[in-house]
Amino acid sequence: MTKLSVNINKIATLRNSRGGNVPNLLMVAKDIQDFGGEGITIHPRPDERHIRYQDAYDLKPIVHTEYNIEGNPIPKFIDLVLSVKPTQVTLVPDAVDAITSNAGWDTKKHKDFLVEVISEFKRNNIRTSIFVDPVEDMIRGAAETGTDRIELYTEEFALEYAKGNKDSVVPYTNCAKLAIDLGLGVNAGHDLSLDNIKFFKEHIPGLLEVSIGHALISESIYLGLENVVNMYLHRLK
Ligand SMILES: CC(=O)[C@@H](O)[C@H](O)COP(=O)(O)O
Ligand SMILES: NCC(=O)COP(=O)(O)O
Repeated sequence: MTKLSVNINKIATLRNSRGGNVPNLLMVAKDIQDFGGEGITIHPRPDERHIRYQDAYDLKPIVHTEYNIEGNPIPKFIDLVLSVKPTQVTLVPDAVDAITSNAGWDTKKHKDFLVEVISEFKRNNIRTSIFVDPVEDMIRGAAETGTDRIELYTEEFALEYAKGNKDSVVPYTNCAKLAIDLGLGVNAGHDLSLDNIKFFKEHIPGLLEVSIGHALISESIYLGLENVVNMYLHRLK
């Protein structure tokens, strides 16, 4: 079974654009779960341009499904996660000024750092996942960090699939198989959408979770949030 974790960064972006509390992030998180969403993902960035650090605390009592916090493990982020204690932390090596996440970890180069932060999160009973490109060497490196899971960075697949290049899923299939052989759980995310999710799911063995935000919220403008959540759940069956 593949869980749908809805990334609500874009709800916070909309809220922050007016400075008030519309839309209400906590209410949206509650409704997404009532509509069948199986998890809530947030990705606080250091400039707090969408999710604020305070949101991570405020969401804790609201999220009764799986709570996933993504981000670059700078000291402020590590402290936040250790204090909120979500179900899962997903480590992403994004630059402070990045518009969005744009690369996975070099799990060989950053092995010592990853081993250290991952062991700290695991000591606190927080499941760990690390964001990686679909490169087999990076998956082997991930297995050496002690992480529970990897999150396959799917932007390249989404771009190529939209152009009709269905073979773009092959490296993801191979990396998922390798990860499973090495004892890692497999998540995926970035630019997944109603158009590409069914095909992706069908080609990734053992896909445990997808986190989807940008497309899902954009699709909801036309189709409504409840419908869209259910359309994803249907495609992920
Ligand atoms: C880790 C990842 O894949 C990103 O999609 C991220 O969670 C989205 O962040 P932004 O909403 O800031 O683009
Ligand atoms: N981890 C990926 C995520 O949370 C959502 O990415 P996107 O759907 O906003 O591209």
